[in-house]
Amino acid sequence: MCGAEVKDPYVNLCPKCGGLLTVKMDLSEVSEMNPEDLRKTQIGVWRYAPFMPVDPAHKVSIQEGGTPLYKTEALGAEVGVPNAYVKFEGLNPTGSFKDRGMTIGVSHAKELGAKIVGCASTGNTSAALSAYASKAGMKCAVFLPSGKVAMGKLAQALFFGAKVLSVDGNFDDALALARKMSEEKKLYLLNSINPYRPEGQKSVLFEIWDQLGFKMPDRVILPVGNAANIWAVYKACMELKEIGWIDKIPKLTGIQAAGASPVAKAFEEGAMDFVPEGNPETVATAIRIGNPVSGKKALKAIYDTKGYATTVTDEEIIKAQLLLGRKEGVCVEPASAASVAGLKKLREQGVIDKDETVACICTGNGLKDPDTILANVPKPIPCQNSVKDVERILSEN
Ligand SMILES: Cc1ncc(COP(=O)(O)O)c(C=O)c1O
Ligand SMILES: N[C@@H](CCOP(=O)(O)O)C(=O)O
Repeated sequence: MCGAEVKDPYVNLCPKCGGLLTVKMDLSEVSEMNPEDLRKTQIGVWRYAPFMPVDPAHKVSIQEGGTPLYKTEALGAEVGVPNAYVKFEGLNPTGSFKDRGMTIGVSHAKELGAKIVGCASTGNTSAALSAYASKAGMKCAVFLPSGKVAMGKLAQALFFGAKVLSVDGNFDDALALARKMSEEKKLYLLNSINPYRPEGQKSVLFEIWDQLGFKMPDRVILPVGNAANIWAVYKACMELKEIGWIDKIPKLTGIQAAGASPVAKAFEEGAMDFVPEGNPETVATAIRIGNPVSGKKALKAIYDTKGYATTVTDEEIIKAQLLLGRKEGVCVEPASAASVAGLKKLREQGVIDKDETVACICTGNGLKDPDTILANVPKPIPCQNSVKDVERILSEN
């Protein structure tokens, strides 16, 4: 963040320092308001419009945000953190937090008069962009790593009518291709490298604070892949602090899968930047990312808030996913379960205190990846068409 100003909307990196761009919000108007004033509008991303850099006149919305913040008592008892909450982002219109970024990103694209939008994706970003592009009447191209996208997410992009390009390579390769197209101005890129996307994603933190009665939790835990979401949450905290609405900043805690963990490794080494990983691998396909675009910003968010970063294994992820299902009736995708796996691990290690109030952001819906669920639950039980056979089955453990 060297302070240079960039006007060309197709430029996503600073021509002066090469860093990612950030939207500098003018918060003078909102600083005249009270938090209660926000509640005159329905909960959701657009409740926080004064913190968003888009004129609501250009709004492209499918009623994103306003997701539940569950007090997860059974889960909390299991992991030894009684004040554990789950913010269930799987209940967004396309089933993930990406809708928060896309309502702002696509509204901005509309403001600019963009005709073709595009993104690279591990699945959720493409599902969200395809839906919002369809709502906005824009052409959409999504670049997906061939054979590496969960079935539900692939179905969504195809269903919403995007041009789905199956790219030979991993997510990082697909993103490089999408960026090339954007640099040549052949499409308007809506990956989180576009600074308008994290602006919408700030809203998840505003909602947590709002749902806790305008109070901040001690800690927010979230899975980290391309790393923009943790940055967005950090930016939201900083903006609330800037206008004097909060004093306390939650400790931002990023969880990565052990097989795709450049940010967590950098944190363990106390480094300010990360080393990209060539062959990321994890069951949590959404965070199978070796060269996170916002990795450096994520590290800043973690260090500045006295937060933490760690890794969890695929086994821990699947266990946490099942725990949420069996204790709380919440079905999240593997990447989202990483936050709960991280809560459990960090409590066991004593990094998280039992008295902390912790909000785990569970970023996406489990139904997006039914294959992983079916691989980890028992098979249906064959049953004869008789009461006796049902009784036999129910009497078994
Ligand atoms: C379900 C899910 N969780 C977590 C992430 C990680 O978010 P970020 O890339 O902003 O770190 C993603 C996508 O990257 C995702 O799709
Ligand atoms: N998990 C993401 C990866 C793309 O990240 P983004 O931050 O550029 O949206 C996805 O769902 O595709």
